[in-house]
Amino acid sequence: MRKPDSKIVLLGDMNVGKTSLLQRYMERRFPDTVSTVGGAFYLKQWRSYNISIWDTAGREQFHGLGSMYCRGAAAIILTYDVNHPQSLVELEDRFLGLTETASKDCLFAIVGNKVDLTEEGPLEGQEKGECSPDLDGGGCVSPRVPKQVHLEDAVALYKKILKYKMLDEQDMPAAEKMCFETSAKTGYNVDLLFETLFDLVVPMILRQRAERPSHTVDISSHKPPKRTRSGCCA
Ligand SMILES: Nc1nc2c(ncn2[C@@H]2O[C@H](COP(=O)(O)OP(=O)(O)OP(=O)(O)O)[C@@H](O)[C@H]2O)c(=O)[nH]1
Ligand SMILES: [Mg+2]
Repeated sequence: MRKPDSKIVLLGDMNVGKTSLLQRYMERRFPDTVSTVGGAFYLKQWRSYNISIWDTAGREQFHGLGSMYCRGAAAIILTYDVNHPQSLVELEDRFLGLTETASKDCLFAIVGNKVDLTEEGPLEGQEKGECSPDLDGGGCVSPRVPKQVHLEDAVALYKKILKYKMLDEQDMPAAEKMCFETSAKTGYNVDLLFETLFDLVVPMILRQRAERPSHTVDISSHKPPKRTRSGCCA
């Protein structure tokens, strides 16, 4: 297996839908999930680059592993559930600290998942993505409730993160581009989320390659050392 050119990590509280988002994107379905233990990754080829996407466990007991998974990450997807305000609070309180090990120019996306359960969520048929009753198990119809966390709250968190990381807003993608509302169940905005990040990560790969010292030796310009006679009889 080729070494990945870049790494993206999903972080967020348990049950927000990290595994479901990744499976929706990679496998185009919404299967039943079990709470993640440790972490797992998929390898995605995007143009000629290999990008690893890491799914992590949101359960408190695995918290210590988070910063290990974030090591060297080019982008981090901070995921919350639009119906659970505490899951947004946890991103700042519990997960942001894990991103210290990420790449210095790491990108952040803030993702509010399960928008299909809200009154404001797009109606079926308006959504970009599949909604297959066969694979959902429960069909597409869910009782809809008012949304508990609004996109502006995610935008505010994004701006706060840039400040906390001492990143200049001018140098980073705009909050409106990096805050998403998604549904892993219907597929709404899931491709947009991952593919926006892939497109942003590619220039980072190219930049890293250009900065990396070359290990190749140009043999045409390599002069052998002058031979000097030495030894006891010289
Ligand atoms: N209605 C709805 N349910 C979802 C959505 N995404 C995930 N779920 C459900 O939410 C539950 C948790 O989803 P997971 O993907 O396992 O959550 P997770 O964030 O990976 O959780 P941990 O692995 O414990 O950290 C499952 O029952 C999913 O079917 C969504 O977009 N809409
Ligand atoms: Mg999971």
